[in-house]
Amino acid sequence: MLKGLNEQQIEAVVEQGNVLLTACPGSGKTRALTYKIAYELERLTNSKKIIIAVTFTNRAADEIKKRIRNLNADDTNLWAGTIHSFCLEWILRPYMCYLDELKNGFSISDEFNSERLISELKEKYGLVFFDSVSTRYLPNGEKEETINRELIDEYHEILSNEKLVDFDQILHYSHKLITTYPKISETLKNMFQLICVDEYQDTQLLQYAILSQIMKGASGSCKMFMVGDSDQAIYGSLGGVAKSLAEIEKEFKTTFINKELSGNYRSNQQIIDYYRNFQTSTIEIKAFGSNADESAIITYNKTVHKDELVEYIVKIISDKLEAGIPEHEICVLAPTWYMVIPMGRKLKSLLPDVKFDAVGLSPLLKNKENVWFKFARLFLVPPSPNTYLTRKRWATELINELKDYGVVLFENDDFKSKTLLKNINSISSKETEGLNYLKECFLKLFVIIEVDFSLNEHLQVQWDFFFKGAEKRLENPDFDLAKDIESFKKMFKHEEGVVVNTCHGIKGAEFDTVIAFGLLHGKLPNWNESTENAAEKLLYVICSRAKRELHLISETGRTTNSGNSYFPTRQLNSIIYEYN
Ligand SMILES: Nc1ncnc2c1ncn2[C@@H]1O[C@H](COP(=O)(O)OP(=O)(O)OP(=O)(O)O)[C@@H](O)[C@H]1O
Repeated sequence: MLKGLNEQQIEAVVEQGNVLLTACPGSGKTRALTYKIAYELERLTNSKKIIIAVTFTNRAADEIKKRIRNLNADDTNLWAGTIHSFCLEWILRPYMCYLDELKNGFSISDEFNSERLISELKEKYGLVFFDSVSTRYLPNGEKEETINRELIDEYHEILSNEKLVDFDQILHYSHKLITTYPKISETLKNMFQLICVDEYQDTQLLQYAILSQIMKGASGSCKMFMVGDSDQAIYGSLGGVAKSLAEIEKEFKTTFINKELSGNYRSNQQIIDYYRNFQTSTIEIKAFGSNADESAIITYNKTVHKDELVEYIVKIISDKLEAGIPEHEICVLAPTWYMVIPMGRKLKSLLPDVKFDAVGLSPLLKNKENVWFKFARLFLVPPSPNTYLTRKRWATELINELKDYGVVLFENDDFKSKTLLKNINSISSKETEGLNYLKECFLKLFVIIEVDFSLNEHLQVQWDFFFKGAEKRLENPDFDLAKDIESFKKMFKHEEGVVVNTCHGIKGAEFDTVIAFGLLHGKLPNWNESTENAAEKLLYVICSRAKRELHLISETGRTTNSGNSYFPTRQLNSIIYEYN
């Protein structure tokens, strides 16, 4: 099984103590983490033990599950997801009855709703859009210091009145539960064989506290396997902290073995030497891959006007495709989603024959934490041999979640998920508008399964939020979203093609060619970014995604709301380099 690893990776994987694996970009940290999971899954002697993989995005969790299956490992005992999903699934939902704030049902306030609320409150309290307010909590249960405490208190009051819990509160209440009731940590520690954390450098204080609280449970022998690179810490403004080995040992009150990997399998040496200009440490990086000695193409354009930017990028993409580079090996990225979304739309219209995997605004917010979203995806993704396993997994997740709400489906049926899918597949609706279609399908399903969900507080609270939230989103004139059922269905079709995303969205990924635009001070880094070396770290992450080609762009013509021009990011502009 360990055939695809080098000596250093094997050493890290077979180590039976707690491991902190730190290494440069492209050195195979994620590969080592994936093999570690497969290795431990194979060695499990107790079928009740679970291996946890905490990833930064849902996309990364899906990728890990896919790679585990490619290694022919049985993933039945693997749970992979973000730290928020972890807290919801393992702490909040099973133990919500212990907290007054949650026991009468709650729904998750998604980013869209929370951002809207915060910006309304900023206006009310006379703050401007780039004033940063923190909604985070500290491990001691207090709210984090912020510029306007009254605003945050009112924000929390609104959430509470609407029975909503935001992402920071998911962490806060989880921490509260496991510190108030040590039995919970005991149970979890006993249940978990191993907890893996990818990209640990972006972990928040409260997240470390939750994981360490679980590890402090007296019984059980759960181990930690954390991988990351402090040079790639790009969530400082969102509270991410790259703790040192000593700090981690202090936090977890146990020893960790520090393992390192050297070399880079991804980029050629010229790309590496270029991005080391932004490195905040001094570690040497040697190219190990088959492309190590190839020459790179690195360009920097700071004269192209924003109105000519799309044509400029179209030309680079077309040239690469003509040279035989596959679509999915090309990536276009920018610092923020509001720069990336219009770019994706324009590229699609100018290159109609090219496939794109572009972030866009979907008609329904992908709020994976809402139970009705989970029903929606089962109705919107049609059954087929290709989707069978995924839909079956979704159905199992739903059945387990409903059990947490006191709704037990198909009590004496051994094939619960199959039965649920059969019922869902049997339902049809003539409604052409997405939301009406879903409402009708949900109601028909609950008639078939003979459950009156209106009597269940949890399901009812989440229903109200799901439909109210979706209506608000669809009615927002700025978004201009299509309401028809086909557009709803499209949001689940994963297109493989040229990737168009933000620099945060492509963390951990790699491409032959990376085209990065919007490299302007105020956008990269953002005006309100206060973390040290934020620009360097973002540039480091962006440039280290490329295997062979890098095109950097600080376009002209962009202005702030008050009409001032944006200028190239200083840390990039000041590099003296002989660009192609
Ligand atoms: N032992 C190895 N032999 C050959 N290729 C490898 C090996 N380890 C990793 N790779 C390849 O190197 C590339 C980078 O690996 P991976 O994504 O795991 O690196 P990483 O350290 O997690 O990078 P980053 O920090 O930039 O996300 C991948 O294409 C991976 O398949």
